Amino acid sequence: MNTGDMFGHIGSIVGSLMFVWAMFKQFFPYQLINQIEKHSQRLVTYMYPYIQITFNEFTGERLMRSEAYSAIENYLSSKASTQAKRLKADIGKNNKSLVLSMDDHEEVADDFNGVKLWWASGKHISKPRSTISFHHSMSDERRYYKLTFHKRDRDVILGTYLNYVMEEGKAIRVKNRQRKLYTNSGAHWSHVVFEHPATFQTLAMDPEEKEMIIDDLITFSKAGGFYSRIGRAWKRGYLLYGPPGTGKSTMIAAMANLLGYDLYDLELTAVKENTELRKLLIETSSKSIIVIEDIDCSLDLTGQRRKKKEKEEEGKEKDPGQKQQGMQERDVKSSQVTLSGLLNFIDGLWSSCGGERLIVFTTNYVERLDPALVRKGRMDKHIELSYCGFEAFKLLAKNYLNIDSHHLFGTIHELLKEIKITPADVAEHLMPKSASGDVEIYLKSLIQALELAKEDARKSSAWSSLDSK
Ligand SMILES: Nc1ncnc2c1ncn2[C@@H]1O[C@H](COP(=O)(O)OP(=O)(O)OP(=O)(O)O)[C@@H](O)[C@H]1O
Ligand SMILES: [Mg+2]
Repeated sequence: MNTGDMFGHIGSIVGSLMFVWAMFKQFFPYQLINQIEKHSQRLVTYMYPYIQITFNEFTGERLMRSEAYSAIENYLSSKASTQAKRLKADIGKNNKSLVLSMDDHEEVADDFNGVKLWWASGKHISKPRSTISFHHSMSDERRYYKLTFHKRDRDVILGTYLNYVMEEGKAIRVKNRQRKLYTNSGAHWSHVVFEHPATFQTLAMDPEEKEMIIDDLITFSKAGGFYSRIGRAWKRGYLLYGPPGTGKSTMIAAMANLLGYDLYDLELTAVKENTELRKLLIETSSKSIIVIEDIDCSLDLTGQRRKKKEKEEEGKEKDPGQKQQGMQERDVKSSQVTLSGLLNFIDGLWSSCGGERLIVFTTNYVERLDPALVRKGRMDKHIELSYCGFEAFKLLAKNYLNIDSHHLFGTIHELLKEIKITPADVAEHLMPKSASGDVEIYLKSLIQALELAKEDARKSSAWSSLDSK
């Protein structure tokens, strides 16, 4: 038997003894248990070459569930499901899958770069502090995980292993958690469960650019160490611009799904002043995307919010976009958020609390934005979402009709070179309209729409050349 095995056996025997003790101790008075545990602990420490670390479920006055405990619970869930004999099962926070964890007084072994160690779960039952209610006395159980390893491995365990467990555990929690979509009314966030199905796989755009964006996002999400080393807040700004219906909002949902982040949809026009904006920001959590849609409509881009009167006097010069006009009228009534307030929000002192946050602006009119707002360092990446090209069409056809090719694809390819149509419009034509829908009917309806648009374009250019004569 090698030394590792021998230590392993000692560990298992001690683990089993601890288990038996844990089973029996509930039959003894708790004062006696405390005395026995105190003395046996001294004896074990003297004879036993192992180190033990206990991670309690609650820290402080039982107010806070320990983050370390939850991370370990997540980390151990996969090991527990293969090793432990008694498991606890619960519905995960995403409400979809079962999450397994080891039951009380179970033990699982782990191996880290050849170092063997053991995790045991247990609970202390202390005398109820109050006899007011049955419920209260039930809640006086204190669960913990105990990690046991040989003292020669102390450096590895304390130096690397525990960090690794924390990171892995947190990553599993992010993957399993139920994500939220927050919206603000005034200075308060309220949320619903975020369940948008969009993914980058279903987003129709240039494949190379898509890959670049995915890479950028994943690199960002893993770059916490880098950002702290170079002394920058762990945040990144994206500006998504392009005509309506080209997939800006869809891309934001896909980003949240890719990274497992929460979404904060910030309605800037509902925020009265800069202090409210700061308050909202402080309340956002890390691993989140803060979104301001139609940023050009939310803020006066000269940097000074125009007073209602001035605007009325400015007169009759109407904005081309209805969205723009409606929003401006609304925001002038209620909001005094300034451009500098927003800039502060993005990269001022406040934006460094929390970390790991993306800030995304969308606009239909990129040229209207103040350069200060979108300069690199604030909006690090500018992404144009544009009209539907042939590659994007092929992806939509695959998603909506489940086809990779068709004899009508050639005609569509040619038409898409000349006609600007948004992915949203293409998608509308490909949407199934009956259970037995024929693919050809949908493609023909798209071709018809494209030809109509071509005809319109031809007529209007003929008119404009007549006008100029
Ligand atoms: N690139 C795309 N890939 C897949 N579907 C798309 C794409 N663009 C648009 N769509 C479809 O069209 C609908 C509208 O798209 P979306 O809301 O993302 O557009 P938008 O660019 O945010 O428009 P707006 O500027 O008006 O906010 C979506 O529900 C989606 O199904
Ligand atoms: Mg949108």
